[in-house]
Amino acid sequence: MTTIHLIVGTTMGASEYIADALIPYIEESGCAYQLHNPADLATLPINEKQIWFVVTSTHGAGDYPESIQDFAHQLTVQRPSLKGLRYGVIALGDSSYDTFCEAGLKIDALLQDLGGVQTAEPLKIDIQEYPIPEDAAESWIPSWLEKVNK
Ligand SMILES: Cc1cc2nc3c(=O)[nH]c(=O)nc-3n(C[C@H](O)[C@H](O)[C@H](O)COP(=O)(O)O)c2cc1C
Repeated sequence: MTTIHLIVGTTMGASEYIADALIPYIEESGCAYQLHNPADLATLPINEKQIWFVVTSTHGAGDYPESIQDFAHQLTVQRPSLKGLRYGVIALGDSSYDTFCEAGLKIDALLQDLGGVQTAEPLKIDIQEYPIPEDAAESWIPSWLEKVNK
């Protein structure tokens, strides 16, 4: 069975709500899930039965939010080979910033650079457009799950 590892990057909790909202969809699709908040590279398996799914906001000026900073640092320093590992990204942000969704885009580029297989372009959710960002995630996730479960 495929396990989807929900890796949360949040400072104020919104990305965690999004990750929580995805869980019933994952369960219904027949996949297992594990929530990592905060994520630690040492506890994340890397093989073809796993999918890493990052849900992260952006803080500072295009920076990672608190709960994912250590994980991003571990990836950057340890540079594990993610060859064959599938991953997806939901990037939460506010389009009034020049650095809209930059943390999500940064981790997408990093996972790809380490050999990860991108399952879809990152879903960018703008809180200006979606005051309840889970709504955008819940509309998107069924087609993504269908694609990765094929
Ligand atoms: C101090 C601060 C800085 C922010 N910087 C950015 C940014 O650079 N780019 C962006 O897209 N959104 C930025 N945001 C918007 C957050 O990503 C947005 O509020 C998000 O919903 C927070 O999610 P969280 O509760 O999971 O941390 C910023 C928000 C705050 C409070």
